[in-house]
Amino acid sequence: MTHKIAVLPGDGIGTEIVAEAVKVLNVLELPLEMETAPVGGAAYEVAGHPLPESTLKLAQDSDAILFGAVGDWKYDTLERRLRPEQAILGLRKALGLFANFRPAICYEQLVGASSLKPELIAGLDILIIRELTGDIYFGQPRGRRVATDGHFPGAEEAFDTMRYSRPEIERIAHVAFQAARKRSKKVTSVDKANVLETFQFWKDVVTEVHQQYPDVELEHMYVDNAAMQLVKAPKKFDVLFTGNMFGDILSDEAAMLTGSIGMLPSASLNANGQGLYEPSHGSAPDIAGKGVANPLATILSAAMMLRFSLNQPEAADRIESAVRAVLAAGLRTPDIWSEGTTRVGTREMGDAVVAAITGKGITKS
Ligand SMILES: NC(=O)c1ccc[n+]([C@@H]2O[C@H](COP(=O)([O-])OP(=O)(O)OC[C@H]3O[C@@H](n4cnc5c(N)ncnc54)[C@H](O)[C@@H]3O)[C@@H](O)[C@H]2O)c1
Ligand SMILES: CC(C)[C@H](C(=O)O)[C@@H](O)C(=O)O
Ligand SMILES: [Mg+2]
Repeated sequence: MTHKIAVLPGDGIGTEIVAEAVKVLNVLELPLEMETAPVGGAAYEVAGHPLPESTLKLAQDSDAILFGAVGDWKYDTLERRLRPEQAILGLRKALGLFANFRPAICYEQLVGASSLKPELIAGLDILIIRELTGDIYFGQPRGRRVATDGHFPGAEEAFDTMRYSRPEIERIAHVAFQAARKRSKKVTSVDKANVLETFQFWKDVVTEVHQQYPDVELEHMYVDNAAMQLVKAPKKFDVLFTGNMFGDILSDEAAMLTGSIGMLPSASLNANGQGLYEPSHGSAPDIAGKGVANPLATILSAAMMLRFSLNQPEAADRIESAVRAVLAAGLRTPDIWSEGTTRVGTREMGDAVVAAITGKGITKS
């Protein structure tokens, strides 16, 4: 059966890193039909909207979506609905991609690339599960107005709404407990129940759902403490599960435990197993076009796509083994480079993964 993949490279380094992931997928010679469409700022330029109807339809009609990144500072003054970031938010919402998996794994060879002490991160393998379609990201109402109360009545103010419904919390809690069953059966639910009603409710509902998973250990932790514990003793976590905004922040923090944000892949799934696969990082305008971005998070996201949406676990294993092999061979993009290793660019890194898959040998240039 041929699988249809929507390839949405987006902006900045998005095009560079997705090209490498596509190269890696092509070499596997699987029955994949890949179709590319513009998204983000690139789509705004050609179609006047960051998520044109045709791109959304392609995504909806595909078995999986391979996404690069969107955004550029030059669009920051556009009205919000036209900003590139609305494309990824719109896709998550339209496709119901509520379950976001961000595995933070510290590959043995990159222990020295992290800003943390090697002993804190050696062997690290944690899974962040982030709720992706609720919370303050999507809560209504939001906007700007003149305050009628508060500290400065009559002053201009802006507001967003943090909200979660019971079913939204229940379904992501099930995802977290079920994921934990396949790992070390430990979930840390991260909240801010000491201050926010939304997250007291989160904690209450998670505790209720937990009754159905007596074999899984549940711990609750406040988000400020979790941010601290992630750098103090990250290996104490196994499945770290939280809401949309806390998950956004904590996953970037966790990325540095792996050596670089360029190493953190992600999968965003809906209730039908359809998924969007993207690196956890953004379009990195500061390095875009220079050929130095690390493509491994995107290549590893393609492996997650093969495993989660396309039922091709062996092909996923081949990609992940190839990534380990190129790291073992000492190849490093600048973000993970350290003394004694070989600095390569985006394309050379992709070529090396391809070479490791085909068994042609990894060449250092
Ligand atoms: N899902 C997405 O599309 C997504 C995610 C995050 C940010 N963004 C957008 O990206 C733009 C830039 O945001 P930002 O700078 O805050 O975050 P960013 O993740 O793009 O970059 C943060 C830092 O990490 C570096 N970096 C990121 N990915 C890298 C890689 N693969 N290899 C090497 N270095 C890498 C960048 O050079 C930069 O110094 C903004 O418009 C933001 O909204 C998009
Ligand atoms: C670009 C932005 C909307 C997005 C988010 O905040 O979810 C990004 O930071 C991410 O982590 O995927
Ligand atoms: Mg983010």
